[in-house]
Amino acid sequence: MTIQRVAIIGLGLLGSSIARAVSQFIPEIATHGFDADAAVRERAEKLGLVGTMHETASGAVAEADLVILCVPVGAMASAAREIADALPDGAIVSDVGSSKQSVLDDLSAALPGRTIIPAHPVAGTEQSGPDAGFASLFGNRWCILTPPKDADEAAVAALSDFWTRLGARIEIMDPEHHDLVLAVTSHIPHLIAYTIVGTASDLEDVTRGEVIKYSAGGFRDFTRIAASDPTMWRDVFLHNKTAVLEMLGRFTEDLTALQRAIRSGDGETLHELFSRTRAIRRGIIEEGQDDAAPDFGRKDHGSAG
Ligand SMILES: NC(=O)c1ccc[n+]([C@@H]2O[C@H](COP(=O)([O-])OP(=O)(O)OC[C@H]3O[C@@H](n4cnc5c(N)ncnc54)[C@H](O)[C@@H]3O)[C@@H](O)[C@H]2O)c1
Ligand SMILES: O=C(O)C(=O)C[C@]1(C(=O)O)C=C[C@@H](O)C=C1
Repeated sequence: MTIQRVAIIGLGLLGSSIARAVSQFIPEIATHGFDADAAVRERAEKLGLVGTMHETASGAVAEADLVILCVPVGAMASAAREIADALPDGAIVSDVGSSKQSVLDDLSAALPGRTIIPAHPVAGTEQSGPDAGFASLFGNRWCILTPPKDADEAAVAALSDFWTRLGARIEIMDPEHHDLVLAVTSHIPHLIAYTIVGTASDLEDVTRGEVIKYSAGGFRDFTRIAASDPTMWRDVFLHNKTAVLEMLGRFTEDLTALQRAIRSGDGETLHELFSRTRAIRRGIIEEGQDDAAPDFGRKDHGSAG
């Protein structure tokens, strides 16, 4: 099947990046857009993000062969219900949500009998909104598809082709496995960043000014991550609860072991762990997954500005 018209629901960082990437890399595909926030619709119109802006979600999807829901994971169910009656037969419904099992469950409940293929482009920044997006966001990044077991193979192939043309590398995964992997590689790192920045700002003897003044190194990197969108991340933790709590249990045990090593002066344990983690970082760079790797001229969002 050939995708000719894509409807993008939600025109923030992810939705506006898809819109920009489609017009740059696959201009033959017509773009239709909608956002629940009137101010975002107005801004998207000014930026010329999509070929046609709509005042309703049902208007945006009415002629689409691919619909991509680019809303927080807690809003997937209501966004899906809004398009249910207007969705053309055979249209693929996908999304970009950061957790996948809850999205598959929500979309399947709201859109019974429809072609649902959830997806997660593992690419983003700490920014949000229609001005924050850019066409090269997905270049050389993974896009993980989590189709249901009985998914239409032609639809999976069409969606894979769409993301490949935006520059992404495709991986197919079971949604439960996705949620476990991303809990470790993305969700818990965000939780740690939110915690450490919150802890530092709560310390009575460290003024806010000092936190900013002395945050030149590692802490500065944490402040970038901790500046990420509160609504998006609240929803991720509430919708990937099981995997996050499981991984958080493992993490807490490891943290306690390190605490013990520091207290007892066990330098060998500390050195062994730090050597192992250094090798992992080097492996990531060799794999070409680091921000320094060439990737469609991606904007540098690697450090706090
Ligand atoms: N930010 C990232 O780094 C990143 C990366 C990959 C995936 N994601 C996922 O992408 C999705 C969107 O995130 P974002 O960073 O683009 O957020 P964003 O805040 O920049 O944009 C979300 C947009 O959705 C709109 N919206 C909310 N509910 C809606 C509804 N029912 N109908 C229509 N529009 C609605 C909001 O008005 C907003 O403009 C989330 O599910 C997030 O988990 C984010
Ligand atoms: O680089 C960042 O700022 C991100 O947080 C991007 C990031 C990630 O954790 O890697 C955040 C959430 C997404 O679902 C995918 C990508």
